Amino acid sequence: MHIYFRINRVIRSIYDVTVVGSGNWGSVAAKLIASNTLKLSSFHDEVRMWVFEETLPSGEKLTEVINKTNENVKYLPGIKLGKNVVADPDLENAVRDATMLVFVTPHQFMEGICKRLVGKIRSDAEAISLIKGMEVKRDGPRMISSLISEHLGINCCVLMGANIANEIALEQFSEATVGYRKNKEIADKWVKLFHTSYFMVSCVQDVEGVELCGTLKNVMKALSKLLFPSVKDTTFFESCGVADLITTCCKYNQCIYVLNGTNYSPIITNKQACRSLVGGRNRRCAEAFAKNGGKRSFDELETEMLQGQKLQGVSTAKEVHEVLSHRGWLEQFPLFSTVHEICCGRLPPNAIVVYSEQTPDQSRGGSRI
Ligand SMILES: NC(=O)C1=CN([C@@H]2O[C@H](COP(=O)(O)OP(=O)(O)OC[C@H]3O[C@@H](n4cnc5c(N)ncnc54)[C@H](O)[C@@H]3O)[C@@H](O)[C@H]2O)C=CC1
Ligand SMILES: O=C(CO)COP(=O)(O)O
Repeated sequence: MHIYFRINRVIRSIYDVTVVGSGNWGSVAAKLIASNTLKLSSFHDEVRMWVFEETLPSGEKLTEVINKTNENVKYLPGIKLGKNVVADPDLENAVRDATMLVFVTPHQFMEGICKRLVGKIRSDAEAISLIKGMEVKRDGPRMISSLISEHLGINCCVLMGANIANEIALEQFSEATVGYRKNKEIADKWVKLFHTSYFMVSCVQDVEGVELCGTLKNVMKALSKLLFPSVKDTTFFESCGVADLITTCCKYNQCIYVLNGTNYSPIITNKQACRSLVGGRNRRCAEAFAKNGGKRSFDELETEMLQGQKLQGVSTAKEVHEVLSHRGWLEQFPLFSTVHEICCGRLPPNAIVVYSEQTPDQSRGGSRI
């Protein structure tokens, strides 16, 4: 029976989708995809979702509860994922038949995951990364899409944009950009898999540009282009660019921004959403950090405020700092250096408005205070 289905799928080119990751965004991605696989004949209905298994305070396994209730009670409570989402705690089993692999875990776990997957996936599989972050190696930065491609020998697109998982879960309007390397047909397939009436997806031929926009929160076009000269200027005007920057920094995201002279003013479009949502996790934790004058560390705030969800901003600031330091570029990018120094408690939060035009060494000297 299994062989019949497998042959049938190959003959009719029906794609099998597995989502590797089941946090806040991972669970919402599975929900989005599952609503589409039911409608589109080119995809197998079932969407497998790999769950990093954990035991809940009730003593039950998270995977069992997801499969029983159709909800990720820890990372996305109150939202039904769709009955065709199947949670699987066995990584190898989850990816075995997949022809489309969606990677969406915190970036610090990806190297370990990739190593476990070597030789365990189909050679014709295509991948996409929804992950923000980079790895730093001695010879420089490595984006997560490259990590996936290099370890697994498969093509990897990326998807980043103006989106906050909790808002997409409530089917509030959001958007994203798919970045692809060469094959537009594959990018179109990813667009089809993610696009819904409330989640608008488009694609551009610029993997590094899209991924750096998501990772660096778009603020450093100059650094992106220094690292990868192929990055296109136009990518910064896609959803992964300026729109994601606004979304990431904004407390209330259900707003339309109107250009008023040279300023953008927000018009709140959904008051109900605004009462229940307070923007992204990095923004929320950064606000708490600043309000405490930097006295409570990001690690402490992450544990207390996010209950298992992970911040990517603090480790990305450290990774960017390592790259800048290794390449001798610290002086060119004082904003990034200052952000890192604040995150590690070596400068107070208000240093962001004082020191961002000078190097950390100058700023420790206090010349501009
Ligand atoms: N949440 C959001 O709104 C958005 C998130 N992203 C990005 O998506 C990526 C994934 O984030 P989320 O799904 O929100 O995750 P999350 O931060 O909500 O959840 C943490 C996840 O890590 C898993 N985990 C913990 N220890 C692990 C280990 N040792 N090995 C493997 N997994 C482990 C947990 O089981 C959980 O699934 C991040 O790079 C994030 O920046 C991108 C856009 C929006
Ligand atoms: O990436 C985001 C918006 O695109 C928001 O991420 P966080 O919730 O992790 O801050």
